[in-house]
Amino acid sequence: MAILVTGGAGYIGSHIVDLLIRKGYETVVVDHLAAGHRQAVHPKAAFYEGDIRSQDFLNSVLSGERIEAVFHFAASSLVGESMKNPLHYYDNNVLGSLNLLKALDTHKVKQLVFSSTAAVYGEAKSQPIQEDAPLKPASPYGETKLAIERMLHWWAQASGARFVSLRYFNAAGAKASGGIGEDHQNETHLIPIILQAALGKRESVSIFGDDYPTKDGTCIRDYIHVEDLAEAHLLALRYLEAGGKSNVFNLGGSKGISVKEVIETAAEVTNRWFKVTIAPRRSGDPAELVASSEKARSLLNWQPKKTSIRQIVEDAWSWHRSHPDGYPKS
Ligand SMILES: NC(=O)c1ccc[n+]([C@@H]2O[C@H](COP(=O)([O-])OP(=O)(O)OC[C@H]3O[C@@H](n4cnc5c(N)ncnc54)[C@H](O)[C@@H]3O)[C@@H](O)[C@H]2O)c1
Ligand SMILES: O=c1ccn([C@@H]2O[C@H](COP(=O)(O)OP(=O)(O)O[C@H]3O[C@H](CO)[C@@H](O)[C@H](O)[C@H]3O)[C@@H](O)[C@H]2O)c(=O)[nH]1
Repeated sequence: MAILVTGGAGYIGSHIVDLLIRKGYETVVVDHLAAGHRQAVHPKAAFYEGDIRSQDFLNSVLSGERIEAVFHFAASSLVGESMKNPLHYYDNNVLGSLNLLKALDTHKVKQLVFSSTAAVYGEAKSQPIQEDAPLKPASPYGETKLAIERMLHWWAQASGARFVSLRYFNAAGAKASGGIGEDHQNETHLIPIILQAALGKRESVSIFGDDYPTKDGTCIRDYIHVEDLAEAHLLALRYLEAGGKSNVFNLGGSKGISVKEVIETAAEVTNRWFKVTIAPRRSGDPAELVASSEKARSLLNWQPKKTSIRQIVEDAWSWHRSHPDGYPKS
């Protein structure tokens, strides 16, 4: 039996595939490569290039492979982009997930781990955020992820399937021993943007707003190392394999770091000068998102190891320095 990973050629998915293979799981990746990279997929994984919005594509993959569980990463995932093009987010995320669930029903696959997000909370009233906090997304991206969580709930109830929804906070870093890392076209994420500026590949870093009601006026986020995220996925799979009921978990390092603090850390780690400017706020950005991950710690026995922002930036820096242009273009 194998594990299906949708979006396994992407940043986070490729780290989970790498871990699954190292743990001896047979792994099948589907990805249409619009945002992912063929070179990011572990050579021991079976790879099928295609779009999860195509029922024929999914049926052909699921007919040929014996799948016991799915990690569902394939999605569009940028808050700012979703504010400008909300319908694309409904199309790719909601329609893609609906299509996937239909195919899983046809092929009687009953365990799924979903990549949800802190963006389902919007502007939370208190921090750190627990899983039972009000769900009020501030962007179409967050809305689509919440819609998928609700769809999973009703799907599981009707079909007898079980799922774990993992609400990640800000994924960052790269596999410490190298080979895979973050390479998004038209990068919008803070840490890679800073490191590209440190490499001289960008003129400057813009801070999107320094007038938020936070300690230094810049947005606060909770950065979580991608290798710790990968461990949490493995634990979620084992939880489902052991008969665990459908559940939702936050995954974060539980430390609030401001945009200015990330920039300062990156300047220390890289020991390079880069220009920083203040720009207007980016629409859809909540002021602060910090996780309470107590539930994942106690029910999944998750123990994130690389929780300092310095270590996260160091691992990201070694990837960016060794791959200044990202994955080789073939
Ligand atoms: N990066 C973060 O900080 C973060 C935080 C919370 C949640 N998430 C979620 O984690 C998941 C992975 O994020 P990421 O940063 O690795 O993004 P990514 O863009 O690097 O990876 C997504 C992958 O899915 C593929 N994909 C997208 N739509 C597809 C489709 N219709 N059919 C087939 N493949 C498709 C892309 O080609 C890409 O390889 C996403 O669901 C995202 O919403 C990410
Ligand atoms: O050039 C930049 C880029 C970002 N930021 C700020 O840095 C913070 C982090 O931004 P970014 O790295 O783009 O991440 P988020 O918008 O917080 O979203 C990420 O984290 C979410 C969970 O919190 C996930 O759901 C999303 O998929 C993922 O992109 C935000 O306050 C941004 O306003 C800047 O100031 N300048």
